[in-house]
Amino acid sequence: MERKYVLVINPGSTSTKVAVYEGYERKAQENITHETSDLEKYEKVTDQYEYRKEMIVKWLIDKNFNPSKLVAVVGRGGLLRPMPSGTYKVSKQMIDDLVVGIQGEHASNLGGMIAGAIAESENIEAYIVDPVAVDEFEDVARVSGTPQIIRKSLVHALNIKAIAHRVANDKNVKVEDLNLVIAHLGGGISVVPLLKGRMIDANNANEMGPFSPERTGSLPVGDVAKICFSGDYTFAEIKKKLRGKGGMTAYLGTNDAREVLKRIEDGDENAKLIFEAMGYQISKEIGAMATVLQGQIDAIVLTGGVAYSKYLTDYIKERVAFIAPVILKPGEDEMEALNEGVQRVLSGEETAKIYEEEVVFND
Ligand SMILES: Nc1ncnc2c1ncn2[C@@H]1O[C@H](COP(=O)(O)OP(=O)(O)O)[C@@H](O)[C@H]1O
Ligand SMILES: CCCC(=O)OP(=O)(O)O
Repeated sequence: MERKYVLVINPGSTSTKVAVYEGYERKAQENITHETSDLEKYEKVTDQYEYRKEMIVKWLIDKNFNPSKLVAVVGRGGLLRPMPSGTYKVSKQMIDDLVVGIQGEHASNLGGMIAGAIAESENIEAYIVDPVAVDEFEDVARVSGTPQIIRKSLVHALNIKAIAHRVANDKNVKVEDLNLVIAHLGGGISVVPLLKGRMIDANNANEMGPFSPERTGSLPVGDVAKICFSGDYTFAEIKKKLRGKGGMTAYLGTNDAREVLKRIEDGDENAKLIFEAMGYQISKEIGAMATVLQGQIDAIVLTGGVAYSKYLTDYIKERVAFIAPVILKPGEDEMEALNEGVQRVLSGEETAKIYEEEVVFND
């Protein structure tokens, strides 16, 4: 039987996106949503491994894709050790690091784990592409302000790199010919200066930068310390306040920007204030990242689900258009980007990287 399909797996905090590609053509895609009550049963994100894997295999069979026709499986890679960009073979060491969450817990850690398991049962290769842990920081960006804390490159690398390539293609140049500031505006927000294609800084969507639909971003540190020591919250509760229940969700009770836009249309002044405050903070972060590129910027690019909102993109444009032209690339191209990374390897255009050869082990 001819092996021709690539299975693409992208686990998010509330859903798992799956797709099957034949070459560059998408044959099927689904966003399998998970009930909060189902996910809450698991203490750690990686404990959801069997549950999500079974749903993916069932989806594949329901869609009449025989797993024996798969040529490769690719998953969104997670918080691995700091690593160069590229397509990587899933390896034992990589899986060990994903299971322990070497740089933290995140749904994308499940991507490599599940891809590895499905590929192993079919005796084919599994890959990850441009994981969250891609690190192209310049050293100056790592300094936080206290020696105990190092600023980390944890970023929406997959979509940001893919969007940079799309912008370069549109302009008929290579990414290496461009300096861009790209803002990924999703459930979490990454604002990234790309110097000739390299992501030399980033806010870390889980901990710093603008608040987002469900995360607080940067907060006044003194007040955070007081809340932490108030005795009112456990560590787990504080983490939830910062990520998941923070940002727009904390103020308005929803992480759905469309719902907030509807409320604004209906005259809700508080919804307007909070949504505009998010735009205000995004604009400020873009301004900060513009200084990283010393003002030499070909374009500012707004991408991610919230970039569908003209209300928000107009608000941001008014504040940052003096820096460089603003390009809109709403939505995200992660499934496409994962498949493209694997196709480049399958066609021999690129060689898959080996995790153990690219990362530093100091433990
Ligand atoms: N057409 C739209 N207009 C405004 N906001 C949108 C639109 N479509 C999606 N969104 C918002 O985008 C956010 C999710 O972005 P997305 O990039 O899909 O998220 P994630 O980073 O979690 O994958 C949600 O707040 C959602 O309400
Ligand atoms: C830290 C960047 C990666 C990230 O936050 O991804 P999601 O928004 O998909 O959770």
